[in-house]
Amino acid sequence: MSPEERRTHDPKKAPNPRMKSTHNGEVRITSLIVDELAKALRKILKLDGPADVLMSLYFKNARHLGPRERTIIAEAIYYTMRHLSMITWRMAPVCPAKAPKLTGLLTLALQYGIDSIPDSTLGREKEPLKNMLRPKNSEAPKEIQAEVPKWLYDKAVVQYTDHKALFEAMQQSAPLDLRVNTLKATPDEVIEELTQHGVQAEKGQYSPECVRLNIKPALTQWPIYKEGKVDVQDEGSQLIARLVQPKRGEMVCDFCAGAGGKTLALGALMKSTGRIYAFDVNEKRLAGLTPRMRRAGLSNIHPAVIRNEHDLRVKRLYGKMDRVLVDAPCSGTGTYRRNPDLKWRFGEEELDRINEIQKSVIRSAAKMLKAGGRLVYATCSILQRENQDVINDFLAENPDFRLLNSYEILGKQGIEISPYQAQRFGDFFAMLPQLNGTDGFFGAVLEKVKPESKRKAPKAEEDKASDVPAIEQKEEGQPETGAPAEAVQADKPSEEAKEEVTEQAKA
Ligand SMILES: C[S@@+](CC[C@H](N)C(=O)[O-])C[C@H]1O[C@@H](n2cnc3c(N)ncnc32)[C@H](O)[C@@H]1O
Repeated sequence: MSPEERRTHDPKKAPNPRMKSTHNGEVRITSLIVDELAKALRKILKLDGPADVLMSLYFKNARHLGPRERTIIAEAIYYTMRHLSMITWRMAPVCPAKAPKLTGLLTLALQYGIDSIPDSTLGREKEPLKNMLRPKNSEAPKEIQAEVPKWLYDKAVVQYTDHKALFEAMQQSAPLDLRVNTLKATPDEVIEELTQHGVQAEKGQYSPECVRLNIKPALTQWPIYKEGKVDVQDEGSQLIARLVQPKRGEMVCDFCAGAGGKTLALGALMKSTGRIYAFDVNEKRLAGLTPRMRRAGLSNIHPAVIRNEHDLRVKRLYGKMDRVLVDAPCSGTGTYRRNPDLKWRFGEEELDRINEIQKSVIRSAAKMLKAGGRLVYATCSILQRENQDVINDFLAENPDFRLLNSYEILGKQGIEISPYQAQRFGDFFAMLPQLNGTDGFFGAVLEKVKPESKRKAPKAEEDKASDVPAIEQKEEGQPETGAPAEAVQADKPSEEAKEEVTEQAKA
């Protein structure tokens, strides 16, 4: 760990598991590390709760561990989750959940080599472990190499010609993306402040508000965070707010606001004017929004818990909104870089259930729009079924809506995405880890056609009048840019725990 990283990392807390490995292969694995890793895996491999929550709980009760041990254990846990298919294949017929110590040893041997583990620690496991390490990864079936469940593998292979690159990108850890709150700071000021603390940061490639870090400092302890100058949000997620493109003084509804990642971005784009209704069915999750909006200095957000998409609060607002964002509950398949355990915790049966919710939520949310208003449907799923299929069904049922070109909308704000994506995904917005280095996000921008303008060419008038600042003040006459994609978002497994996982992913 460099002096800079040490300065930004709080060793009393659970180590940030996504930080870059700093061991350069020179790791000495002690029996304490192996035993403690086994203890943590015994709980986490049950897959009955989000790995990061279970890991934090474990570290809270492991005060005897020093920062070095904590970091090695945290990295090993994340490695296990990212490579659980391959680990299971190597251990067969032994099941990892039933043999956490062996799983821990195999993980550490895969990470650092078997020679980093002393014989005294390996004990009787040495020979079985050597046998497990013998096969090459390339000998494993393709879906094992892909490190996704079989149901997802089958769907992704059909949907993506570049599925190999997609699977590889989904196995990597993600960088830390910050969204700069432009009411309080500029990206340049944030980068300067981070640099002064020895943290390397650079501007994002697409979002004008994005600053990207390749290490994960304990940011929440920093003034820059406490003062509301930044919040944590994947660059792809930041662009969803740009698709909504709210203007000052408008009436906006963030229908599935969760803890408000996108609500805050919308509030800042509106310069804290107008009114944003932040709805969600999950009271606990929505409660997270209030401190965040205070920190951000936003006074235009009104959080409200709803019972479901047919709640009276929703019905009262029918026909009143200029913009509605449906950041739908989804499978979270676009966020596996950040939540690798989610892939083993979300099953195909959940997809059916969530898909019904997605269709019902968009139907109800659409009724809140004024004529001429804009509906953005978004997910962090890579699956067509949760994305394009939902929109195509909706458009078939609702001829008074038309699909706008996402890339043109972004282009008019100075946000250029490769024309290749427009060719590939048409009007749909898609960000993918293998193409864009972001999580997988999907977006569709729909306009509720004014009665007299039905069937006219889809020229988005409000784009011209928008108050949303374009990159470097570019507003009109932007170069033609990108186009949509195939990515998707996910959410709402039945139990709270599954929801938590997806929520973290999307935020
Ligand atoms: C993907 S998350 C939202 C993430 C959030 N927009 C953000 O950017 O941080 C989806 C949210 O939809 C909520 N949800 C699920 N069913 C819903 C419904 N019927 N109506 C409104 N919200 C719902 C979930 O509780 C969850 O918070």
